[in-house]
Amino acid sequence: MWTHSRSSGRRGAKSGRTGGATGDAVIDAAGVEARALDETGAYTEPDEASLLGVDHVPVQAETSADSDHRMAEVHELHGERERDDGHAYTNGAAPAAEAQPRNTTGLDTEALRETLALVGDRIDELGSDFYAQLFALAPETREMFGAGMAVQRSRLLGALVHIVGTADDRDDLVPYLEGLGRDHRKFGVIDQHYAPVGSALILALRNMLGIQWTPRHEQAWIQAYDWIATTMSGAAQRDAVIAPPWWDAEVVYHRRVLDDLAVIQVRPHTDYPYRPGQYAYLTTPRRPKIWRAYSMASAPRDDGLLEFHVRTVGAGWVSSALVWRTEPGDVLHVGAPQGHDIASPRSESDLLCITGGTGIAPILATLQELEQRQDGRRVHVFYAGRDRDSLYALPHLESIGVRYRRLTVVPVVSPEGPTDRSPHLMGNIVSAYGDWRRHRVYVAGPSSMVSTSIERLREQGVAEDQIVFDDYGLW
Ligand SMILES: NC(=O)C1=CN([C@@H]2O[C@H](COP(=O)(O)OP(=O)(O)OC[C@H]3O[C@@H](n4cnc5c(N)ncnc54)[C@H](O)[C@@H]3O)[C@@H](O)[C@H]2O)C=CC1
Repeated sequence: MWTHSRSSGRRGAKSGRTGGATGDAVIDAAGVEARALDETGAYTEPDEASLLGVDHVPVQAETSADSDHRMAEVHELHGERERDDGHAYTNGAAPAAEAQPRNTTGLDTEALRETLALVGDRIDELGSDFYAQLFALAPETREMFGAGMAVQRSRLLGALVHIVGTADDRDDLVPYLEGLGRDHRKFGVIDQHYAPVGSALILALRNMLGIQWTPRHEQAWIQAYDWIATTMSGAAQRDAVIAPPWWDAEVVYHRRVLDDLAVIQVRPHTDYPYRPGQYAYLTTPRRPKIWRAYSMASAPRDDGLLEFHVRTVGAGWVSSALVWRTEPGDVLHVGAPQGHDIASPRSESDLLCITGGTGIAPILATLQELEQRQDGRRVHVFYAGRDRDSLYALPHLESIGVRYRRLTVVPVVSPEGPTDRSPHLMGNIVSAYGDWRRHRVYVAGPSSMVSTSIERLREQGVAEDQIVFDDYGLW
C-alpha cells in the first residue's frame, strides 16, 4: 500500500538527501539519527495539485539553492493572499513575542506577572494550597472533583499561566475565559462558587508570597479575578439557554487499533455542534467526575457520530478505562466543544500541521472537512511515531489524500523520541523541509514537541499569530 515512488523535481530528490530506500537512515539537522519510513505513499508533483505525498524526512544535505528555489515556489503559489485571521494561544510553551502588545484589558499585567514570577517553581504548592483554601471556604465544591486532584491542580495552574500570559490581550483572553465558563457548567459550577474561588486564590498567593505580597499585587488580582469571574459566569449563563452542561453520548464503536490506543465513536443524545480542530472533555461512568480532554477526530457528520482517539497514559484512570474497559452501549459524558477551528473557511492560508501520536486526531477532522468542501488549500502534515506501526492513522491519511490531492504527509519515525542531544527533532525536520512563513501552522502532540517545534518555526520567521495550538487549560 505504501509503495515508494519519488518524483523528480522534488526538493529532496534534487538535494540528494539520503533515506528513501528500505531501511535507510536519514540524519536530521542536529545530527541525530531519525529513521524515515521504509515505504512511502505514491507521490505526485505538488504543483499538479495531486498530493498524497507520504514522503521521508528531509536531511541536512539540503542546499541553500534548493531552499531558495522552494521559497520561490511557495511565494508564487500564494501570491498576495490575505493573512489568516487566527490568533495564537500562548500557554508558556511558546516564548512571548518580542514586540510588546498594547494592553486592551486594563488589567495590571505587570503586577500579575510579577506575582507569578515570585511564585516561580513553587507553583504546584500554590495549587495545593488553593484547593485546601477552597474546600475550607466552600466544602461543597469538593464534590465536584473526582479523585485525580493532581491533574486538576495542573490544569488550574496551566489556566493561571495562560491568563496571566495573555492578560493584556482582550481578543485572546475573552474567548478563552468564555470557553472556561461554558465548560465549567459540566462540573456543576454556579455563580455562588466564583467568590470562594477568588478568595481561595488570593489567600493562597498571599500565604505563599508572605512579605513579598504587596497591596498592588492584591489589587491587581482582585481586579483580574473580578474580570475572570464576570466573563466566565456571563458565558455560562448564555450557554445555559442553548446547550446542556454536557452531552450523554452512547458508545457505538470501540476498537483497539494499537495495544494501548482505541478509536471510539459515540452518538450524543442530542445535536453536538462543533468545528474540526476542537476538543472536548470526556468522562466515563467507570471513573466519575474525572474529565480528560480529547479532540474530535472526525468532522461533523450527518449521522451525528463523534470519533475520539484515546491512548492510555501511564496510570491514567480515564484513558485506561476508555481504552480497556469501554464497550458499545456505555454512555460517556462529553463536555462543550472548545479550542480552535482549524478548518475555518475564512482562512485561505495553506496549512502546516505538526503532530505525534494521537495528536493526529484533530488534524484528521480538519482534513475530512477540507476534503468535503474541496477547499483547495495545500496541507502538509508532519506526523511522528516511535515506529511505523504506531503511525496508525497513515491508512486514513492515505484515503483522504486520494480524494484531497493537495495533501502531503511526512511520516517521522523517531524510535527514541527526541533525545537530550536533539530536543528539536521535529522542529529541525520541519524547518529544514521548507519555508513556512506564509502558512498557518497548527501543532498538536506531546507538549515538548509543541514547544520545540514552535521555537524552531519562530526562529525561521514564522509570526506568532500564524501558529495555533491548544493547551487544554482548565481549572
Ligand atoms: N488524543 C487526542 O485527541 C489528542 C492528543 N493530543 C496530545 O498529543 C499527545 C499524544 O500522545 P501520544 O499518543 O502518547 O504520543 P507520544 O507522546 O507517544 O508521541 C508520539 C511520538 O512522537 C515522538 N516525538 C515526541 N516528541 C518529538 C519531537 N520533538 N520530535 C520528533 N518526534 C517526537 C515520540 O517519539 C513518539 O514516538 C499527548 O500529549 C496528547 O495530549 C493533542 C491533541 C489531541
